[in-house]
Amino acid sequence: MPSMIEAKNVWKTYGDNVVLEGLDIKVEEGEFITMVGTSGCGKSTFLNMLLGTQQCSKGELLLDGKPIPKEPGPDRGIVFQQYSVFPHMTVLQNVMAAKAFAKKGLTGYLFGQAKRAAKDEASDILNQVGLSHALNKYPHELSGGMKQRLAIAQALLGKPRILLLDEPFGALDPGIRADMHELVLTLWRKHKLTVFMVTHDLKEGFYLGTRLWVFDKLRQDPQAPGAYGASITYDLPVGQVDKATYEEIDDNLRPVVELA
Ligand SMILES: Nc1ncnc2c1ncn2[C@@H]1O[C@H](COP(=O)(O)OP(=O)(O)OP(=O)(O)O)[C@@H](O)[C@H]1O
Repeated sequence: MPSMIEAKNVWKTYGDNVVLEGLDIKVEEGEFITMVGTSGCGKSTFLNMLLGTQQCSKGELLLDGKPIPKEPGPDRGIVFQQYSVFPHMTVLQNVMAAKAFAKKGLTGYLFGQAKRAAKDEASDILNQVGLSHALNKYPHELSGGMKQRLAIAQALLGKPRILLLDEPFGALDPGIRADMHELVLTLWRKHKLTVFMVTHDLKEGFYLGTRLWVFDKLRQDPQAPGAYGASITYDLPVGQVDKATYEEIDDNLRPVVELA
């Protein structure tokens, strides 16, 4: 049986800018991959390739042994750091609208039984993310953590097998982040998701993931910063990492100014 996700010598370039080079990886269903790396090294680009909004420039990115579809689908949900919702709609209406769009396209409306089913489904998902008390609130009435809970609810609507998280908790306070960590771990287990999560926080990466990837450039040309791309320089099963390796990764992630 093919791996759920397989990258075979994947490259991504934008014009002369080589962003990713030679990615070769296999990911099995149910893994929780956390991804760290310096700013601009292509982590979001890789997530977008999994989502289907970006394509490889060279190589193959496979889902169940077939090329990933060239557009987002219900099997892949995504949560970004900043999320946009309809400001004039309540929490419940926003989730129902996402359902209607997924079903009927941008002009879609749901009526009768379909509308009632969408409402039940939206309420259930909002309950799972801990927003059952906020169904009738408007986005401007939500805290940062509540907004991200809403974003997660939207991402889960299509019953995805794969959840893509692009620094979803980067803007949240530490206490709220801890609550969100527990939520994500609960949803990952409950829905048997395969998760790919970008984070700037190495500790978060080690806490949440079953496997941690470090994106970095193996070669650099100071005269031509875009000449070489990043690859996955560490692929670590979480829980089996010694202190020295952790500190080495941590040092590499910190900007040069901070180390000076
Ligand atoms: N649509 C695009 N067109 C051209 N260049 C792009 C595009 N998207 C990303 N890039 C470039 O690709 C490189 C990688 O960007 P990407 O956002 O994937 O990095 P990142 O590792 O996620 O960074 P950060 O941690 O800061 O979010 C950057 O040099 C960026 O300018």
